[in-house]
Amino acid sequence: MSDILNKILAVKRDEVAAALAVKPLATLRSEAEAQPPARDFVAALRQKIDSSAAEKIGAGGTAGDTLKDMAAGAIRHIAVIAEIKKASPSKGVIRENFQPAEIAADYARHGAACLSVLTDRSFFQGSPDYLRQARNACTLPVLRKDFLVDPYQVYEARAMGADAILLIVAALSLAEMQAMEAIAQSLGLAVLVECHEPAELDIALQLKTPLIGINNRNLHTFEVNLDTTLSQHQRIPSNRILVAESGILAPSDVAQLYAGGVRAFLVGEAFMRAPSPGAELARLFA
Ligand SMILES: O=P(O)(O)OC[C@@H](O)[C@@H](O)c1c[nH]c2ccccc12
Repeated sequence: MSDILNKILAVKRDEVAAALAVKPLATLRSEAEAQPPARDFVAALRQKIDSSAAEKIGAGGTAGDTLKDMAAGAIRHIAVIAEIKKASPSKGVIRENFQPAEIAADYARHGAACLSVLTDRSFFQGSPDYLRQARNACTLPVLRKDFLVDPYQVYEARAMGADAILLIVAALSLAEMQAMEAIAQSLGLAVLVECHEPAELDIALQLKTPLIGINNRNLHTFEVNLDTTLSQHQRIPSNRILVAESGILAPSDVAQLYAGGVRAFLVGEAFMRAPSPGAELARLFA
């Protein structure tokens, strides 16, 4: 099988070279630094995971509301990062009627903790404009979902309004990730570091970020297996947040991962194929 990840990374390097020729790093950096402050991605996740009856009352809810919520099963210690993705290299076009602002508002109404928006054009039919539209339509923190190969793209992420970036261990050296993490930190961006196999997790844990993603999809072959998360999750220290990524399609998948201790989930395709992505979020995590 041709290695899709390497193909994508080669295109990304070309994109960075082309972008640099149009906009020098210093200009981009000023744009990034001129943005209003980022929304707190990590806090948004923690708030959902830690939500409890007591905290809810403390936050201004009433005991009656809280009991009602509990009875309805609405108080669960789960944080969902809801993805906005038109297409993928493995599935082709996933959603024809693609309105990022509407989808973002729908996700927010149905309790998403954060958003993830694909900004890659060549393989996922994404766009920085989609990220801006989604973020303007709600108050949720937004992850720029793309393949970062160069510090330039970290500034680019903040300049387009992103609140978090993804660093993929399979795509970068530890030194590269540490450099990009430091820039992200200086800009107020959260970092989700994504790994797939145990050796990659060892590397991911050397970063400072609390957000450790385990991708159930192998980016070299596209094979998906939820055991990828379940078999590694006990290796994540309790001060980190494990995010289970990809291939979560049915309530039984959520139940299995939740029973295994997973509290944060990144879901795209299952939501994108539904008429109301937000309603599907509520259904999948009910
Ligand atoms: O659509 P899914 O199977 O629910 O997966 C979402 C997300 O995990 C997936 O889009 C993803 C995970 N890591 C990535 C890296 C790049 C692009 C996309 C991804």
